[in-house]
Amino acid sequence: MLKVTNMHKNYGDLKAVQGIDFEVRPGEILGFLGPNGAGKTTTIKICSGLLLPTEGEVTLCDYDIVKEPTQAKKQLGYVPDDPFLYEKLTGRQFLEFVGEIYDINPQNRHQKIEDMMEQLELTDKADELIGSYSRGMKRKIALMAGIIHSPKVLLLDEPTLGLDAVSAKKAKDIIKEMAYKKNTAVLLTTHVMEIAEQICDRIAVINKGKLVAVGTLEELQQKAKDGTTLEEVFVNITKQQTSDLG
Ligand SMILES: Nc1ncnc2c1ncn2[C@@H]1O[C@H](COP(=O)(O)OP(=O)(O)OP(=O)(O)O)[C@@H](O)[C@H]1O
Repeated sequence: MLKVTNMHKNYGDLKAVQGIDFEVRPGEILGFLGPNGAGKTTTIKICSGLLLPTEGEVTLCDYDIVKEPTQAKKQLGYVPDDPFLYEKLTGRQFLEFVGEIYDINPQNRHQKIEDMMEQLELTDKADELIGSYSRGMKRKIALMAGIIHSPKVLLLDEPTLGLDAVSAKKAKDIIKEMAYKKNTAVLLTTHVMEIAEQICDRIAVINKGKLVAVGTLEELQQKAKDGTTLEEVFVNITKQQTSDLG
């Protein structure tokens, strides 16, 4: 599971994340919602070990991401919003390479790649260079690379960005499978309210670097007092906090 305690991140004078605490339990999908610049990507990058926090602690299955990065990263799958992929490799070669890094035995690796390619409808393009892929196809490869080793903690930054409706549905199914069949703790950021409503067990709302609400959709509806759709709840909660801050 993923545990974040009193996380702060400053970029120079800018306090991008200001003391946030949350947990994602095994088998749970937590959606991270917030306006542009709220601190979502910063938080997810700190959880992945790509950025150091200014203060606070992140543990993945009880391994501290700063003090025990090797152990912590073994538990982790991370799909950034701007994934780095080797464009001179084919999709299949890239996934074989990632699978080898995670020490997955060749038989299982080949099968897993076949299955994922089939599920995300990329089998026809598996042996073409990643450099020739569309943006959506690249994102599918990044998602496959993030889950190939069945991580215990999965971090997804805008997982359906650039995917067509059918592919987005398949990506959501894969994310649900990871949580509900493999017991993975999933943290995802999204701007798409439907995704939060459809697949997240709990939702955390972040605004100006602070967590302003965490709970199920029903709990957030009560907190917002007004509004029934998640979009209305989100607007009300962030508006309330903005006026509280002055
Ligand atoms: N490398 C950086 N250097 C300086 N400031 C940064 C850096 N990265 C992010 N920021 C600032 O930190 C704040 C939080 O940014 P972050 O990318 O975490 O927000 P976000 O919630 O992911 O936004 P979006 O929804 O627009 O992707 C913003 O004000 C942003 O300008």
